[in-house]
Amino acid sequence: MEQTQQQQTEESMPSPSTAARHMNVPDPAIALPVMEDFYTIQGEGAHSGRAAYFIRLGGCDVGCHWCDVKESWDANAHPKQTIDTIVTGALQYPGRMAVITGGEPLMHDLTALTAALQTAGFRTNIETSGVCQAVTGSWDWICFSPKKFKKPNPAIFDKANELKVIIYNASDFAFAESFVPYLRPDCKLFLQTEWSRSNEMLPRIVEYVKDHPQWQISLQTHKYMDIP
Ligand SMILES: C[S@@+](CC[C@H](N)C(=O)[O-])C[C@H]1O[C@@H](n2cnc3c(N)ncnc32)[C@H](O)[C@@H]1O
Ligand SMILES: Nc1nc2[nH]cc(C(=O)O)c2c(=O)[nH]1
Ligand code: SF4
Ligand SMILES: [Mg+2]
Repeated sequence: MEQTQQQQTEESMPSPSTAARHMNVPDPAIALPVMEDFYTIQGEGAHSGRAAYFIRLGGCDVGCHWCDVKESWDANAHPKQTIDTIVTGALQYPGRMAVITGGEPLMHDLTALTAALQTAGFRTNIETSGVCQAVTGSWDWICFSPKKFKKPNPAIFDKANELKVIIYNASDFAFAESFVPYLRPDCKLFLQTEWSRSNEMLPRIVEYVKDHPQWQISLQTHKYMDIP
């Protein structure tokens, strides 16, 4: 059958996805399950108090019984959004710090999302348990929050900028210390009370930090401020 010149040109042109694969650039059409995204104040850890755009990805199999966002666990419950849509959403606000959280965000390959965010001018921060096949993505700040319920991949140890351990009971102090020898010397060390155990554990954290000043306290300040 005869083809017009326009048809031939269109058919021989690669789709954006094919082009991205061949040129080794991130494909903006890649999609990830997004539970929610919102502009707020980073409530925890080293960047506490700073404006940030949160991107909460669905999917987690770590199973912390005290997790404050269990609705995130089932990745299939959250519609996929393209990276283009996610970045366009983030660009609606003046802040240029993006926090990728979940769920467990490293269940997904975050190479393309972080590349797109950095190209758009964002700093890329992640909240992760470190439970993953591989630490994908290009990160400006990694907050590593290990859990007793599932071992982290040691690949995260020399990449973490911040260790943030949740204190649910007294044995969690030793659990927190067990990671320190494997981390970078400049990794910041935080202890954060599990929210429902604050009355009992916060006074113990205060005493612990006074005795072990290499540690700092992290509070979930957004919960006190009643913001997302
Ligand atoms: C919901 S998790 C998502 C990111 C990743 N799955 C992780 O656990 O690091 C975000 C942060 O909230 C902390 N977190 C979750 N539930 C909490 C609770 N009940 N009290 C205090 N911190 C909590 C986690 O330890 C983690 O540092
Ligand atoms: N404001 C605010 N700060 C946060 N820091 C870590 C959070 C998370 O759920 O990953 C979080 C969150 O959910 N809200
Ligand atoms: S690893 Fe994070 S998201 Fe997963 S259950 Fe634990 S606190 Fe919740
Ligand atoms: Mg939270």
